[in-house]
Amino acid sequence: MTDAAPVIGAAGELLIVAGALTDSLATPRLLLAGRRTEPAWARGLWEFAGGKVESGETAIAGLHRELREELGVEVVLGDELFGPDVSDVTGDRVWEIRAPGSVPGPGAEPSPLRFVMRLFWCELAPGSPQPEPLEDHDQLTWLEPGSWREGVRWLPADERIVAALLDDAIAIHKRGTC
Ligand SMILES: Nc1nc2c([nH]c(=O)n2[C@H]2C[C@H](O)[C@@H](COP(=O)(O)OP(=O)(O)OP(=O)(O)O)O2)c(=O)[nH]1
Repeated sequence: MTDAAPVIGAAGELLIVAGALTDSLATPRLLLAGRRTEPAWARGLWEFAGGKVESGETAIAGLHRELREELGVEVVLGDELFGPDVSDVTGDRVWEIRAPGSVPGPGAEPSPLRFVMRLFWCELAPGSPQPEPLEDHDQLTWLEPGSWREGVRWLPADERIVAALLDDAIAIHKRGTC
């Protein structure tokens, strides 16, 4: 979160980037989730650390900045978890997290913008500090195997993303043992 303006594409689309921070890109076992402090509709729900890409910034640069600001970490990026939706601006495969005019949760305002997310696997870079809830979260947790989906109450839009991430983690493990 900074004062710079987020990028709103001509199609009225806002891009969010987020990190699926795990203990190991090669054999992911743990998944980091952060508990949001605001806005009111999202308070107490859990999410991937990340945020809005700012004007003049690439998605990757935005992701490194958000993870530094929110968690105080440096990361090595892994693969992107492509979503089933398509960006109206870039044509990238994304995760739609809010359709224009929809409300994400009780008490939330409708937004004329479409919110789409790009999510990347990542692990701590050598020498990085451990994550801390510096901004936007009041608690962090490393979810153990078997508790990625049910271990916390995710933001509504994240539920299908976590399910896909888990499938991907299982596929990564299988590839590693074949
Ligand atoms: N960071 C993040 N945002 C998510 C996730 N799932 C989800 O629906 N969202 C929504 C919540 C917000 O409406 C929006 C992201 O905005 P944000 O508040 O994190 O962005 P930001 O850090 O740049 O902060 P700000 O400019 O709003 O102050 O996307 C997720 O897993 N991570």
